[in-house]
Amino acid sequence: LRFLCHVLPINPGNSREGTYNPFVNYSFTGTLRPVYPLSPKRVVPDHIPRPEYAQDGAVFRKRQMSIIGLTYTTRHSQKRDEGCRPTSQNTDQGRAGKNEDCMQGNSQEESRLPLSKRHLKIALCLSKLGREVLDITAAAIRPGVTTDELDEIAHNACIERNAYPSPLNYRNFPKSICTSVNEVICHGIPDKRKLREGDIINLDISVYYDGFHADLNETYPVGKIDEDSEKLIRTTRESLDAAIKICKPGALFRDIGKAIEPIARANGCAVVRTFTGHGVNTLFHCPPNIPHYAKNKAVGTMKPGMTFTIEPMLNLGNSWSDVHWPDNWTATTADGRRSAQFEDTLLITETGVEILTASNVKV
Ligand SMILES: COc1cccc(Cn2ccc3cc(C(=O)NO)cnc32)c1
Ligand SMILES: [Co+2]
Ligand SMILES: [Co+2]
Ligand SMILES: [Co+2]
Repeated sequence: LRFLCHVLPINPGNSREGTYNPFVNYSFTGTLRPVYPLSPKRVVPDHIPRPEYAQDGAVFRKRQMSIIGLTYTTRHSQKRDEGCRPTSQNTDQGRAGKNEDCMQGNSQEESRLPLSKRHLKIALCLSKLGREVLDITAAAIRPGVTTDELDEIAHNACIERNAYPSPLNYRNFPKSICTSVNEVICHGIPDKRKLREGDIINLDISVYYDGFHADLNETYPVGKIDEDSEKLIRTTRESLDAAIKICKPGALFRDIGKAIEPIARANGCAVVRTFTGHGVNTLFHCPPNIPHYAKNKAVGTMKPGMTFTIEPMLNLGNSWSDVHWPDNWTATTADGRRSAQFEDTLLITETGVEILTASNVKV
């Protein structure tokens, strides 16, 4: 994801100095409106290991060490259980010895860990956990539910699994998941808006457990939706599937967009360019940057042991442009038309690709 170097986000609508509303005089591109005040910041119990930014929000700090040389401090409380469902006594006090930064590094090595058997097991287990949290939260989607209630469900599902919700406090993000409704492309903030019949909503879930992150998202209908929205969701899903199909050792990151864009255009959709897929492992975001549009300049080839996301965002129509709300987080389409996204965390194996965050529900 290419970070826009924002000033720290304004406290949306409920700053300490009374109610400051950053949306005064803002001209929205679509019909969606934020509904404030946001609920109080959610707490993660102390016993749950958390990324370094959980305290002070990841700011743009200098890269402290190469990830290959990363000192990874864990204190094994006891032998890890075989299952994927961690219980509190098995939890490692894992914490990477480096901070997130704005991905200034351009080494392709960053996203490639020598995935030891243990690391691979963590990645597999953690990704299943992330999928569980997404499915549990998605099951609560219906008209009348607020996005803040979905945030609470996801937050609680994370801590019940001894996982930290990666977005919470990441670059000072105020909530535990991103909920992106209708014309919101990504990074929507859960608030008090009730979902309506006919909306579409993307739930973007990222979890941190035992020193690693996993990141996935899906876009869902709220009740009955119109044909254009059905086509948008179907096309976005199809474009991610096509991109995953080309992943294997030696494949070029720059070819991902070649798989995605033709499918988008053939179905009257445009590929968002501002936000990319990214390396994910002990860091929530690290190289490679993976554009979803064709004819891009992405560097690097896929190698066994690399873990990264592909997360295409498609807009209905022919405009790929995005504009940010003055909350400094929410990205919406410039023309107010709807946008959809799907994301998986992938592992390049010796022979191909493993979809770590795959759903086991075959549709
Ligand atoms: C500073 O600039 C920004 C702008 C928006 C958001 C954020 C921080 N952030 C918070 C949640 C989140 C999720 C992803 C993600 O990869 N989803 O697939 C990326 N960034 C995220 C920072
Ligand atoms: Co994203
Ligand atoms: Co995500
Ligand atoms: Co992501």
